Order: sequence, then structure tokens, then C-alpha cells
Amino acid sequence: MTDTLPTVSRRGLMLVMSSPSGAGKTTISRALLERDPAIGMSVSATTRAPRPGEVDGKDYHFVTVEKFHEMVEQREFLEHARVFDNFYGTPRGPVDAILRSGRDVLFDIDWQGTQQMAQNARADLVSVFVLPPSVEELERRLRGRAQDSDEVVKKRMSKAGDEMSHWPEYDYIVVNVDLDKSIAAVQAILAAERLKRDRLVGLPDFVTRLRGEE
Ligand SMILES: Nc1nc2c(ncn2[C@@H]2O[C@H](COP(=O)(O)OP(=O)(O)O)[C@@H](O)[C@H]2O)c(=O)[nH]1
Ligand SMILES: Nc1ncnc2c1ncn2[C@@H]1O[C@H](COP(=O)(O)OP(=O)(O)O)[C@@H](O)[C@H]1O
Repeated sequence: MTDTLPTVSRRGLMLVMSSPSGAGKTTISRALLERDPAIGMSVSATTRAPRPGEVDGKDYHFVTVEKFHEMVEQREFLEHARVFDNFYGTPRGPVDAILRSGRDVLFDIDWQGTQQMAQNARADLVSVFVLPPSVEELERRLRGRAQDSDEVVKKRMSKAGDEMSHWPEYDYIVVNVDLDKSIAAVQAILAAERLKRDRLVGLPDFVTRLRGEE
């Protein structure tokens, strides 16, 4: 269990971040991981090809379509979905291990995966939808990232409207204008959610000791 305060242990939470491609969820997630040792990242499996600079096992587990379907058959995923023209899924094992250690797990998954997680683990889920300031800025960021072909950029922009229509399904909304402010906003969400009473599993004993009832 992670100590939220020096003396009160708590249950780890699952922080999901979704957004249309290019809105900034990966950048925000990476910053959170660098700044907060109490967070572990869920590394998804995907059938999409690695982008320049992506490392197998760190950014994704890059697998074949056959392997992916085998993992589905073996019920290895907490959730999985077809996004754009590829398959993506969250391996169950590492998530359980991080939660059991009392740390929080950060997920970068789409609205379909978030719906599945909400069905299976609503109490532990905290969901954040990241919106771009404008469609023009979204396209500028996608192109500026220079990791996708022109065709892929066009395809992702065409889907952005559908993705953004799912914002009402999320607990929190961050419009990612200034990156540092967006990172601070998600850190504030985490800080508050970590103090929610029903996550502070060590509180009854702590208060008992405070009141000298032992
Ligand atoms: N359901 C689900 N979606 C995922 C998973 N991993 C990534 N995604 C989503 O798949 C979409 C495409 O991800 P990616 O190819 O990395 O492109 P990006 O959105 O431009 O970073 C994004 O919306 C991700 O949130 C996963 O394990 N499950
Ligand atoms: N607030 C911001 N202002 C300007 N550029 C940003 C901002 N947030 C992210 N970016 C840039 O936009 C591009 C897309 O960000 P990324 O995190 O890859 O988006 P996503 O993971 O949502 O597809 C990256 O080049 C990133 O550096």
C-alpha cells in the first residue's frame, strides 16, 4: 500500500487518459511518470507498427495480429479495442502488480477501453479526457509531431470528432492549451483522488489510534 500521508495507507487507483490523436495525452502522461514515483504506466499491446523512436516493451508491446488474438483468447487483457486500423489492449498482469504494491496505474487508452474499464472497475477508475484548444491546433500538433504519414494524419483528423463526442463519459476534462498547466491540472486531480475517503483503507485504524480507543 502507498502511504498517502505518512501514516495512512490507501488503495491504488487507475488513472485513464483519453483524447483524440495529437491532443497531448502521451506528453502529459510521460511528464507525470517522470515527476511522481507513485505512478506506474500500463504498457499496452498493439498491432500497429512502431513509430520512429518508439521502444518495444516501453512505449508498447508490438505484437502480430495472430499474437494479439491469442492474448484475447487467453483473457490476458483488462480491455482491448480496434482503434483506427489496429488492435490495442491492456495486459492484466502488470496492472494488478502495480495496484497490489499500492501504487497508481496510468493508462493511455481510447473511449472504448475506458467504457470496458468502467464496467469492470468503476470504483478504482479515474478518467480524464484531454481536449485540444482547437481543431487547427490539433492538426498543427499532429503534423508537428512528425510521427505519422500525411495519410495517417488525415485519417486521425477525420476521426477526431467521433472521439471527442465521448467527453461526457469522463470524470474530468482538461483542455490542453499550456502543457505545464495541463500537467499541473492532472497532478491536482491525482492529489484529490488519492485523498478520497473510500481509498484511505488505513483510516479506521489511524483514527482509532488518534482517539486512544486501543
Ligand atoms: N482501448 C485501448 N486503446 C488504446 C490502448 N493503447 C493505446 N490506445 C489508444 O489508441 C489510439 C491510438 O494510439 P497511438 O497509435 O499511440 O496514437 P496517438 O493517439 O496518436 O498517440 C489512442 O486513442 C490511444 O489512447 C489500449 O491498450 N487500449
Ligand atoms: N500544450 C501543448 N502545446 C503545444 N504542443 C503540445 C502540447 N501538448 C502536446 N504537444 C505536442 O503535440 C504533439 C502531440 O502530443 P502527444 O502527446 O503525442 O498527443 P497524443 O498522445 O494525444 O496523440 C507532440 O509533438 C507534443 O509535443
